[in-house]
Amino acid sequence: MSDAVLLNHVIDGPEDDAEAPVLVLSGSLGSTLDMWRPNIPALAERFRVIRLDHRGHGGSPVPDGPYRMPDLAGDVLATLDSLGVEQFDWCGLSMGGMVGMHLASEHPDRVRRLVLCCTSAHFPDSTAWTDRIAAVADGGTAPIAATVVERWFTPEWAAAHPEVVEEATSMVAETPDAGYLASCQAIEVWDHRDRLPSITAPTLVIAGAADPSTPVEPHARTIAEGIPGARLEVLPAAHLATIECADDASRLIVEHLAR
Ligand SMILES: O=C(O)CCC(=O)CC(=O)O
Repeated sequence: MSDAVLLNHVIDGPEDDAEAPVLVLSGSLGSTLDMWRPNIPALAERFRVIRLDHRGHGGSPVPDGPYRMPDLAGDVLATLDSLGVEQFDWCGLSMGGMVGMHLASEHPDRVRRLVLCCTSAHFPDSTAWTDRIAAVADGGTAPIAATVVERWFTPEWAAAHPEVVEEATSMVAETPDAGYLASCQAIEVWDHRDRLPSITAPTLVIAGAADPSTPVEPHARTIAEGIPGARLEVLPAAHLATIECADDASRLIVEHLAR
């Protein structure tokens, strides 16, 4: 495990966690904390929302890789400790969901409730990651950005929202090459299937019916069946379901966390 770094973050909603519970938002590989912008109005009404850039992403430091999921989780805890936050709800998408699963199983005293969006406990085809790592080592994130974003939104939604697609493509292309590559190495070896039964935080799993990156079968189903009492909701979206179905995703998140 490498040393923890303090993460770039933005806080929305009430300033004081005595006024509202803390909800931490954590995004996908190649994203920044801006990916949560469509959800902030609904979430910040009820929660003190802390959104983070993971190491190697956005405005956070880029330590040398390879990274492992416990490294990313250690950064989160160090950052929340520096803010005086002890307990929190977690909503993470894809890589952010993986960090959330790790936190919930290994630090159950810190995580109150969990929302896991479009994520996976394990990718059976590690060659896809080996190939992506080789492509980024070769040419950086810019040449792969458009192909990555094709998996983020359904074609119909993308055609109707070209400005979102353009912004998302820039977000991936501007992710530091070394940070993206080292994060792929964390996902390449990620296998949390055996730890799912130990998660005690009440969990909502949100999946995209048209997600080519983490399809419902087997990814969301494995998580929902592995975590005791977890509930699965499927939205008509691709990988970034929290953007494509922002209103429904925000509603599901609020309903689950407010229970
Ligand atoms: O989105 C993530 O955090 C990991 C899965 C992934 O890389 C999605 C994709 O680019 O296909």
